Amino acid sequence: MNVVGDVLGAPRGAPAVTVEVALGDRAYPIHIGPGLLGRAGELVRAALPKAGRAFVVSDETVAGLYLEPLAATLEAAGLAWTGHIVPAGEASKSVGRLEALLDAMLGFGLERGTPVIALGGGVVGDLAGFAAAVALRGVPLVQIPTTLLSQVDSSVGGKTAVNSRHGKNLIGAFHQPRLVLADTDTLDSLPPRELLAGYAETAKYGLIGDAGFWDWLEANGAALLAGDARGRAEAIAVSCRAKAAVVAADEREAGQRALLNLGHTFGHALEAETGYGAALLHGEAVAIGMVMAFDLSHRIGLCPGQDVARVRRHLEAVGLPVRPDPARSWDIDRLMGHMARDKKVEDGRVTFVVADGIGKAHLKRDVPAAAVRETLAAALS
Ligand SMILES: NC(=O)c1ccc[n+]([C@@H]2O[C@H](COP(=O)([O-])OP(=O)(O)OC[C@H]3O[C@@H](n4cnc5c(N)ncnc54)[C@H](O)[C@@H]3O)[C@@H](O)[C@H]2O)c1
Ligand SMILES: O=C(O)C(=O)C[C@@H](O)[C@H](O)[C@H](O)COP(=O)(O)O
Ligand SMILES: [Zn+2]
Repeated sequence: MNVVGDVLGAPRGAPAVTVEVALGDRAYPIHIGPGLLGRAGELVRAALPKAGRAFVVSDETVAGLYLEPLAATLEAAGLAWTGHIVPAGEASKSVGRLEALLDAMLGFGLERGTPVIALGGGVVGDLAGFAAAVALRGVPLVQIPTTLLSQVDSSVGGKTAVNSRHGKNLIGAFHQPRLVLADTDTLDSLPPRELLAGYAETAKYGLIGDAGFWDWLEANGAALLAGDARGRAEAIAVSCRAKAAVVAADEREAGQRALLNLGHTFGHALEAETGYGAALLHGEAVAIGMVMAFDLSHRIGLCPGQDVARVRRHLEAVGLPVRPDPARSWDIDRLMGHMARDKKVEDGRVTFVVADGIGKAHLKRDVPAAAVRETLAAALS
């Protein structure tokens, strides 16, 4: 298991753990730990010594909680700043919001060296990240993730995007941050449902390639969700190490990075059907999608049934949904239609992330459509 001794062994209130994303001259640190928001100004200055100003993007909820402390530390470090606030929620990952954001950035007089600081969850990170990728053909990006999901996943690796009516994240760019600050204290204000959604993406790393981490989550996940700060820092560090290694090896998803998409082909189809809203959060869709991916793997003779049961049991036990809401009406043809627009489609065929068991995920082309339909039908029955 990849669990980090430096978190486990450290005394309470220990300083941040740093995980490096090894991308040569674009390498960057992910600092993880309590109290980091209060050090943001100093750390942004250290990462971007020439910056004199910063453009902060946040959402209404997060800005109400954390914009003031961020502003104070930026000002103390001599950084002038302005803010742009979007409504909370997935609907802000839209071309309309992007246009308004770019307009505000250019109106601010953004220069090539002016960092965009994304303060919030994955929605703010993806939207602000994409704006940073295209404004002036690219300005520096700093991610200050405030949800579990964004601390374990979306703030790392450089995928940025907005949604299109044709599908999820279809308009975007790869644009790596220069610095990630995951202040674990910010998770204390996160609603339990959002914490759980982030737990799904955390559990993903165990299912993909680290059976020991999955075992650890089975033993410690409930405590982590209930508020165990050390457990959270532990899980975030393990997740970031796993993601950093994948991204360093395959930054632009030529191959193995697609493993990070475990459960997403199903999950994105469910999100599209529910209109990218509060009815189904991204992490919830991923939880259901991972159970479906394991079930599919079993149906095509790869994964033992007991591993499928184990995945379903643990995700359900912590409180995540493991099947699409039976109160809604779902249409298998429509779901198959969404899946056909997945970014992993090649020559009209979807490459699926499947698994030989827990911690043994791999990519598979030519999965029979009948098995995919059977998986959907079983989940919807
Ligand atoms: N780029 C990537 O690699 C990547 C990876 C995974 C997910 N994503 C994307 O991330 C998005 C989901 O991100 P998310 O789950 O963080 O959702 P989110 O950004 O919508 O945040 C969830 C909710 O929590 C609120 N919130 C955020 N931080 C808070 C805090 N500390 N205290 C109280 N409330 C807080 C937000 O206002 C929002 O209402 C999806 O669009 C998904 O596609 C991207
Ligand atoms: O970083 C990656 O690579 C991922 O696939 C992480 C996913 O959790 C994330 O939801 C990502 O935005 C999905 O990307 P997409 O290319 O399938 O839109
Ligand atoms: Zn995801």
